[in-house]
Amino acid sequence: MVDWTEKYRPSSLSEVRGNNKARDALAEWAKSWDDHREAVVVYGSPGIGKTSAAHALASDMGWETVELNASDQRTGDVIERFAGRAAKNATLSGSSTGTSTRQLVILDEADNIHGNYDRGGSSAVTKLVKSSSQPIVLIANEFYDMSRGLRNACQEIEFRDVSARSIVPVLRDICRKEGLEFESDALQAIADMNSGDLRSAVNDLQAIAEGRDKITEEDVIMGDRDRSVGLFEFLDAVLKEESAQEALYTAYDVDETPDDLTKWVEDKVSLVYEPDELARAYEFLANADRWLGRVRASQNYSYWRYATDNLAAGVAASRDRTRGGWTRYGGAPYRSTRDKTRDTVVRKIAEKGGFSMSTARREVLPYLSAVTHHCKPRELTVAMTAYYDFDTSHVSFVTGSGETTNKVQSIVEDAEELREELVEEHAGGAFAGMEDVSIDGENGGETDAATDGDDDVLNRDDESAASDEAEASTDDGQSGLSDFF
Ligand SMILES: Nc1ncnc2c1ncn2[C@@H]1O[C@H](COP(=O)(O)OP(=O)(O)OP(=O)(O)O)[C@@H](O)[C@H]1O
Repeated sequence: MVDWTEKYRPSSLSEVRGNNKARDALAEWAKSWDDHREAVVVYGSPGIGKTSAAHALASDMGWETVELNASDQRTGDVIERFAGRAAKNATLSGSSTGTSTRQLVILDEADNIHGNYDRGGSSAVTKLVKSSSQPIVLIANEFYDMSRGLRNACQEIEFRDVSARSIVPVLRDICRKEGLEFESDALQAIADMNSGDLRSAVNDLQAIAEGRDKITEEDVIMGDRDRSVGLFEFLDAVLKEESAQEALYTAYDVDETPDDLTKWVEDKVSLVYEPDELARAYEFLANADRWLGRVRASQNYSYWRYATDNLAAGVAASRDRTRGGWTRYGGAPYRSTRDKTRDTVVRKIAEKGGFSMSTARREVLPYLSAVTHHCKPRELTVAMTAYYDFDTSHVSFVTGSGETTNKVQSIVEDAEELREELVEEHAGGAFAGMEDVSIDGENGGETDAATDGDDDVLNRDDESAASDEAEASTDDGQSGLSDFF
């Protein structure tokens, strides 16, 4: 299934609809960047084309792009590396100001830099924004959720919700390109239903069009079906049976909040999926979690639909095949104990790797879960357990294996031995250094790595990690998880 929002993402600023003034201001900012050298914040609701506009701008200007998450602590290093590369390119081309050598840095989630482990993150980004040798576009939903220092350091451009009047022609174009007949009222109804959010309008159009040559107003209205679905039926739909699109519809029919649905899917997915599928699914669950975080922070419940997209359609799309049979899903996720365990696990990962809590939770933990699924390979699971000093509940949580099984108990015992061996080996003070070891070529924190179950990231050598400039990997040359083998 090709996602139409990707397929029809604007490739030039002229294709970005409904925000002409903002669009022109952005083009002007880029053209005059050499004169002012300021970063710009592009802010507004989700799904109205902010990120697309930034990419389209780069394409219009002939600039490369690098997209990073502002709340990620390693962002600064990555930007500096890109900046260095750009400067080098400029020297090679004999031009120090040539616009073709620019790299547009797109910093997503600029309004989301907070949390204990991100303390100071905002001032770090502010510093970066002030000193960067490359143009930076910060993307935010809420301008005033950004620190004052950061706001003051940037120019600002507001993107407004896209009016239904501007949404209809986008939908019409897509229908024509897809060879899909339509009633004008159907497109109008979709535009009206999505109040300003062009991305969700395109998503709805694609969902309604599936399996049809023509869409009518009735199809759109009937799309809002009134059917109640039980949780196990929903889990079967997402984890075993239905296409991404159908799973999404089913999710809409369950009488539970996306928060609860995410917990259920997160809790049960490892009972059904193979490691590769699991790695992909966890990435979507991490996205769902991110949207739920935004709902909590902003109380804007319109973000729920993006959580649902991820937890239902995304997780279903992560499957390699459909499955039949009956699965013993067990009871409701034990949130209180599980949450506590998860928090401890995440904290250990964050402390060890020097990540923010959110990076540890969204990116490193899913990756570890995928590579040690059901404690396989065992050696790696022991190494992980030793490295993070996990106990049986932690190992059970990360690997999806039962806490009281002999397997988990013996892994924790072996890990204990491994740690002791290492203490002996490093006797004479070296053990102190182990306290702040980090994973070599810290790819565990990268979304890319998290999806790539085949890549033996934990063993990657420094050189390959360092040469991969598109990744936010940092290597401080210290010992790491691979030392535990
Ligand atoms: N103004 C627009 N013009 C054309 N297409 C748009 C526009 N806004 C959104 N879209 C469609 O929606 C998709 C998502 O848009 P985009 O990611 O740029 O939104 P955003 O405002 O950056 O959202 P978020 O805050 O969630 O990152 C695009 O790929 C495109 O298909």
